[in-house]
Amino acid sequence: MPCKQDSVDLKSITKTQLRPSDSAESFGLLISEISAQLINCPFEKTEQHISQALAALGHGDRKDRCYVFLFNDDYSTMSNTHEWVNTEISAHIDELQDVPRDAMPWFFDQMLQQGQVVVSSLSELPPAAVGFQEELAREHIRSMMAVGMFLEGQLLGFVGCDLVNRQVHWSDIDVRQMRLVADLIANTIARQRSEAKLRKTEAELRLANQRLAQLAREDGLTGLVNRRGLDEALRQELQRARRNAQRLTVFMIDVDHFKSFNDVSGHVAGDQALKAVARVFRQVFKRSGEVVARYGGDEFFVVSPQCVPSEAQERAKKILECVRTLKDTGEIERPVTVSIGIASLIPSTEDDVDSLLRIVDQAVYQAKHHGRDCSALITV
Ligand SMILES: Nc1nc2c(ncn2[C@@H]2O[C@H](COP(=O)(O)OP(=O)(O)OP(=O)(O)O)[C@@H](O)[C@H]2O)c(=O)[nH]1
Repeated sequence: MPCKQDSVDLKSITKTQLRPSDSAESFGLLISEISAQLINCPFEKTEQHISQALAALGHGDRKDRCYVFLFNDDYSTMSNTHEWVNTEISAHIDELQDVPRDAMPWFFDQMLQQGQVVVSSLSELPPAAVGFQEELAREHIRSMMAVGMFLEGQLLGFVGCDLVNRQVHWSDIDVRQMRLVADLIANTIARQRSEAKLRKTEAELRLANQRLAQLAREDGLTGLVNRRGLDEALRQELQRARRNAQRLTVFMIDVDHFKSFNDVSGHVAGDQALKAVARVFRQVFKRSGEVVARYGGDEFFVVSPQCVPSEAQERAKKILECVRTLKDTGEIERPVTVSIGIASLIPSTEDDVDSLLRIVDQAVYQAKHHGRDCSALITV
């Protein structure tokens, strides 16, 4: 392909008239080599294999430059995606990106209408191709051929070659042979595209599944882990604590007199209050491994591995303080308080999720009994 920004020192290249391919037999061998490069090449190596196939075409069929171009979706530009150049021939790939149609109108029209551009001699080009002819001449390209790559009838781009400072009369066989190479490369690109599409769909599905799994564990109102997620977390953390003989601390937090909050302020304001207290819990319990969950209604749980009792009480105090100030910060319309039960234990083989929940429920009951807006700790 001609390039508008380059010129080559071609003194060393002999100006002989060459037939690029010697025989059908040698081309047969060449095609086997190219097919071997392309058929079943792994997705990750497609680009490399197309380049190697062009190199095989260039060497085997004695070209000076072989290339692949792809059109954009509306055929307004084309880009050189792969290029092989012979020794002492300059590469053009970097300059031939997003080449607009109006830079090479005759070439674009010819390719879109005929599916190929075959130039054995510059003198045979029609007057309409004058710009194209000048570019070829400037690059010392005396013969060139570009053959369309079609997929299900749609033109993707083309495979082509240049002869620099030498000329050949392309025969029908030459064009057919180039078409074979174009078909092989087109099929490889199609395979790569459908594999890329498949991988993209797979990645989207994986993400959607992750999101679904996440949603199945998420409380719709507060965004905290829901009861199902809490059950899983409790089971896992209990097992881990038992295995490693480590402490496990569980907080149960219940909003005080929430029924009357709802009755006075309405359900919507009640929802706002639940969201606001959930935000407080999330801010206080954000160590790695801690799970903050809404069990249901106005009941929340926090699973906190390795939190020692004194620390647990400090953190409960912080929760109580922050919830008390929610009205002052304007996050809720009436003051609320919470009661906190804390169960902290190094679990034995007898302890299971139910017994743990019983202990923490007992602790909340104690906090409510002590007048609410306070915490109670049970250690085992
Ligand atoms: N706004 C709102 N209210 C809820 C939601 N889920 C449960 N509730 C209400 O939460 C209230 C819980 O009240 P109770 O369990 O009777 O306890 P309480 O009034 O908080 O009293 P104590 O726990 O004894 O302090 C009930 O009135 C439920 O209708 C919710 O998603 N949004």
